Amino acid sequence: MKSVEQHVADVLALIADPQPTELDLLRAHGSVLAETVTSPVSLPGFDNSAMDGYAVCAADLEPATADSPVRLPVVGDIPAGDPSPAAVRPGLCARIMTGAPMPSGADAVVPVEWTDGGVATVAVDRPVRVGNAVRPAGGDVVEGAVVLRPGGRIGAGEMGVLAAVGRRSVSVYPRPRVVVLSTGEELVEPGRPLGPGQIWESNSFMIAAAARDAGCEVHRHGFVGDDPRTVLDTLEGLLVRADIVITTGGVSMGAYDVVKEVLTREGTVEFTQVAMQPGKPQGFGAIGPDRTPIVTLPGNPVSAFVSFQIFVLPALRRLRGLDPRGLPTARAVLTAPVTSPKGRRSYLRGVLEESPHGREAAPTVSPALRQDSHQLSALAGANALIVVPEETTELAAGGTVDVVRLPDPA
Ligand SMILES: Nc1nc2c(c(=O)[nH]1)N[C@H]1C(S)=C(S)[C@@H](COP(=O)(O)OP(=O)(O)OC[C@H]3O[C@@H](n4cnc5c(N)ncnc54)[C@H](O)[C@@H]3O)O[C@H]1N2
Ligand code: MOO
Repeated sequence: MKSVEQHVADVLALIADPQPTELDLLRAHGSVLAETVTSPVSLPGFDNSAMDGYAVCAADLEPATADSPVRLPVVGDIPAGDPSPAAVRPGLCARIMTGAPMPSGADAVVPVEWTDGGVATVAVDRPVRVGNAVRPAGGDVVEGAVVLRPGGRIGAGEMGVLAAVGRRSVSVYPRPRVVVLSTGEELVEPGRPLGPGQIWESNSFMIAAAARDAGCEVHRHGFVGDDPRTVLDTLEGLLVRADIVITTGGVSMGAYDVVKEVLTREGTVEFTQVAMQPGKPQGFGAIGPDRTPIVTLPGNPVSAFVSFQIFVLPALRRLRGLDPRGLPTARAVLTAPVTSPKGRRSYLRGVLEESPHGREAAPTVSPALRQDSHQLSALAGANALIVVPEETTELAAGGTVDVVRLPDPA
C-alpha cells in the first residue's frame, strides 16, 4: 500500500503555484497578500491632538495651580478636518478636538478636564509638559515604510492598515474556489423524509465547512446518485467554478463505485490504497480542459473527514499561496488504550487537553469511544487526531503519542 507521505506529496503535486490578482479591498478579506505594501504617506500625516481640549504654548501654564489658574484668550475653534487651523502665539490658545491638526505656534494640548471649558477665555488649573496629548506626524508609520509583507492572510487588522495607507485594491492570491460533490444512491438531502435504506447526506456539508474554515470559497453542489453519465456530466458542468474539486464516495471496490468507474475510464485520475485507517481508498488527478485538480475521498464520513485534514488541507494551503505544511502536531499522554490495524497508520479521533492538571502536567489525549469509519458522532468535539504508527497494533494508557491538532473553527 502507498504511504501517507507519498499520497500527501502526490496530491500536492497537482497544485500549480497560484497567480496573484488585484482585488478590491473588501473582497480581499481572507486572501493571502501577494505584494509588499509600503505607505505613500506618514501616519499620522500631520501633528494632531490626541484629546479634546486646548492647544497652548506650554510655557504659559508654568505658574498654573488649582488655586490660581492661568487664564488664556481662546483665538478660535479647531475641529477635526480643519484645513487651516488658526495659529496660536504665546499668551493665546485655541479650542481643539481629537484628531484635529495642531495649530502652528502651539506645542501642547490641555485636556478639557483640566479647564473650566471656557469659549472666549479659558482657565487652566495646572501646568502641562511640551508635547502633551500631541500625536506627532509619522509617530505610527513613516512615509515609504513597509507596512505589510507578502504571504500573510488579510484579516481585520491588515484590512485596517491597508485602508489607512490609502489602498483601494491590493494584489492577493484569491481564496481558492472549492467545489464539493458527494455521490451515493442512498443519500437524501437533510430536511427531506427518509425512505427504507436511505440516509441523510452529511459529507458534502462537512467537507464544505472544512474547506471554508481553511479559507476557501466553497460551492457545495450536494450529491448525485450512482449513474455514471450523471456523475460525469455533473463533474464537467462544475469545472467552470472550481480551482479544485473534492468528491466523496464511490472510490472503493463495490459494484456501484461510480466515481472510480467513470474517472478510471477517463484515465486522468489515479485510484490507490493508502496505508491509513480510516482513509484507505483514495483518488487524485486532474480533469477537464484546464486540468482542474480533483481529489476523490472515500465515502465513509470519518474517512472523508480525516482524508481531508491529511491530504486536502496542504493542497488548499498551496492554492491559497501559503506554505503547504500539514496541520501542527504535539505529543500527548494517552488516557485510554487504543488499537490499530497492522500495516496502516491510524488517525483516531480524540480530545487533546494542553494542561489537564495545572500548568506543569503534560498534555493528555482522550480517544473517542467509537472509532469506526462510519461512527461520525465523535467528530463533533474532537480537536485532535491520535497517530498510531503503521507497525503498532496497540498502545496502553499512559503511553506517549503524536497527535495532529485539528484546525480551530474560524
Ligand atoms: N470489498 C471491500 N469493500 C470495502 C473496502 C475494501 O477495501 N474492500 N474498503 C472499505 C473502506 S476502508 C472504505 S473507506 C469504504 C469507502 O467506500 P466508498 O468511497 O466507495 O464509499 P461508499 O461506498 O460510497 O460509501 C461508504 C459509506 O459511507 C456512506 N456515505 C457515502 N457518502 C456519504 C455522504 N455523502 N454522506 C453520508 N454518508 C455517506 C455510505 O452510505 C456508506 O455507508 O469502502 C469500504 N468497503
Ligand atoms: O479506510 Mo476506510 O476509510 O476505513 O473507512
